[in-house]
Amino acid sequence: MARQDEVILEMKDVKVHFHLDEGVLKAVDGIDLRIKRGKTLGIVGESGCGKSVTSQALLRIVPKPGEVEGEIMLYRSGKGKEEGIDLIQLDPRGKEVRDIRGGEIAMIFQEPMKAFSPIHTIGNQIMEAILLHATQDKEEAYRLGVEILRKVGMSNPEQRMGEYPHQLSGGMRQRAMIAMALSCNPSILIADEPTTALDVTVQAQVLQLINDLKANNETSVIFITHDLGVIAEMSDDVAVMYLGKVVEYTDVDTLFHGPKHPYTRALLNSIPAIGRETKRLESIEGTVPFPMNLPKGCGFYSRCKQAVDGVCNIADVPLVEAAEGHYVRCLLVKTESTEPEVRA
Ligand SMILES: Nc1ncnc2c1ncn2[C@@H]1O[C@H](COP(=O)(O)OP(=O)(O)OP(=O)(O)O)[C@@H](O)[C@H]1O
Repeated sequence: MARQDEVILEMKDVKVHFHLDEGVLKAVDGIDLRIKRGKTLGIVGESGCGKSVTSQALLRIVPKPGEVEGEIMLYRSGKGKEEGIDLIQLDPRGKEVRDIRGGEIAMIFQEPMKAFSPIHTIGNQIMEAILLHATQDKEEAYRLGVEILRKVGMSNPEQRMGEYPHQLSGGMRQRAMIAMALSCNPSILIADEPTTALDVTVQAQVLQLINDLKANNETSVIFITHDLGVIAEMSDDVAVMYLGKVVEYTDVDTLFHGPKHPYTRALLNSIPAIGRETKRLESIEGTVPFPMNLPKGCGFYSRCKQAVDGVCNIADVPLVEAAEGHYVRCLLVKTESTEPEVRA
């Protein structure tokens, strides 16, 4: 992880807890992440590990009874770190958050129909976003709308402006949603499983489109997926999540070639890799525990083949910089600078 990279968003010890009748559900339980200008942070993990709730926290759209704690610092372009604002301190329904959401930070979802209203044309919806964030002038908004549809590779953009979401194919709808997200030139784009519902060819086109936009506009991308292949293709840095916590965080090459956390290693062993010596694929035994009333210690303890009784299940495990820019949450991992607390 290059130290000179400009950090534009930083999450510090962010927690999202849902206070339910049955107890406290710790969907996100103290994560620290950094988003760099023009780079993609991939967030990967099994279903239920808190990926989507993390992005909801960033946009301040966590539904009730969720409560968000910690710090989410947004650093405005060209300004020093000191001039950042903490999104958690803002009123989630206030003007400032609404301006940031869909303006500086935009989101694309797995299912584009969620992002569009079925009763308004694509053009009206894109123009509405532009009028809200970029210009007051309707003609200008129309022109920008057509331009952005062209940019995301829509054929006949003028015609598309007058069409309704259901008239577009799945891939075109995805492009239209990306166009809407990009219409205000966001500095951060959150993509939550944006291609899962698409067939492979269209999936490749949409991923390429996101990469082109990132390269051309210096947009930072937070790419959320459970698919390690997509992570490898899209990310500069990767955060591996397990049970509401980041368990490993480093650059993509280090993650794939020198993973340290037993969970990351198990995830990598469970996918077929082209060019890797064929060895038996292993699935991770057991299931992710439900994030409520959890026992003390490492969240992966119950499924970890290396776990040591009396060590890993005693106290909560901190995220430690095991090597420069390589953060791991495991007591059995040796750090380069200090002696390990325990050897595996
Ligand atoms: N509105 C809510 N109320 C209560 N619990 C919730 C709510 N939203 C999410 N959760 C819980 O928070 C945990 C994390 O959910 P989240 O959707 O972030 O997981 P995920 O990693 O994105 O999973 P997937 O890959 O299946 O989308 C889960 O246990 C989920 O049941």
